[in-house]
Amino acid sequence: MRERKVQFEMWDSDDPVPRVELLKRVKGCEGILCVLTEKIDAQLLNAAGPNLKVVSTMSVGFDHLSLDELKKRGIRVGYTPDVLTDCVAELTVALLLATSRRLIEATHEAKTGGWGTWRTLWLCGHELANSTVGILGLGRIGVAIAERLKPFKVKKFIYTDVALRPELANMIEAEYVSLDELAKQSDFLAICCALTPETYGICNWNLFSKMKKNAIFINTSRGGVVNQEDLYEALSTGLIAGAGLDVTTPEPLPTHHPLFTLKNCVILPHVASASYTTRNSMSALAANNLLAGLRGEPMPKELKL
Ligand SMILES: O=CC(=O)O
Repeated sequence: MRERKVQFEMWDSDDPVPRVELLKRVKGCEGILCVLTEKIDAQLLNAAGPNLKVVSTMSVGFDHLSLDELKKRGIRVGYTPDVLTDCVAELTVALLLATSRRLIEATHEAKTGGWGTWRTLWLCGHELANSTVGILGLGRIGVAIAERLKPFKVKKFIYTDVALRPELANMIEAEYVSLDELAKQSDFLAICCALTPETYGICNWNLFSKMKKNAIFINTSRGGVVNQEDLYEALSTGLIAGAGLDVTTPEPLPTHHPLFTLKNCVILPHVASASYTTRNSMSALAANNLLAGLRGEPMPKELKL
């Protein structure tokens, strides 16, 4: 194989490249490797110009990419599914338990003098044993979450999606239900769907008002699937018991945001895939996608446009 050298320019910082800077620097590039903070839209693609052949995102989510614009220009897209599934599922379980067993409140009480004598109902939460767990958007990550939750003696898994997912559902013996039934039956509801025009704001008052009072809502997908005003209302009025969010709108969520005032809302700064192993695998896969795209070869993980 003939060796070809790739010239690249790297934004050598953990902070996102400022938009104006990015627009300047992409000019004439054949490939772009980005993360989810970079909006790859018509403006950016125009700034890059006609040489651009491939965009490789170091993420499983691709709502920051204008797929129509990419497709129109014949630009190929790589992303990083699979390599982060275990890590995201693990964090989702951790967040679910932290929320349902009120761990953040409990450590705060212990540290700040709230810990008096042993009290019968103090800091009681909700347990997974005998519960029904609902999954909104059953993909690889939803299955991995259910596999990890099963040993906690969950009674039943249910899911909803735009279509039946028999192969994945069989792996975890999950039953397909409507969105209404998902809301009504779930003791724990894990949101695992991609953010698309169809799922934007799908977790709204209509959904929360059908949920159980003891329900725990967990979102590790994208903040845009949740109507945060409605979630605040549901949590602050006791319509549902708690929420654990790894993703919000916007990110970062301003520290004065009302959701931060609620004890029954645990908010993490979008860290579901943040393990050293997973981030290394994601960057290697993103780089290999990019190189394959530049060579005109099949990418290890290419998004079908
Ligand atoms: O949110 C993280 C990702 O999409 O990889």
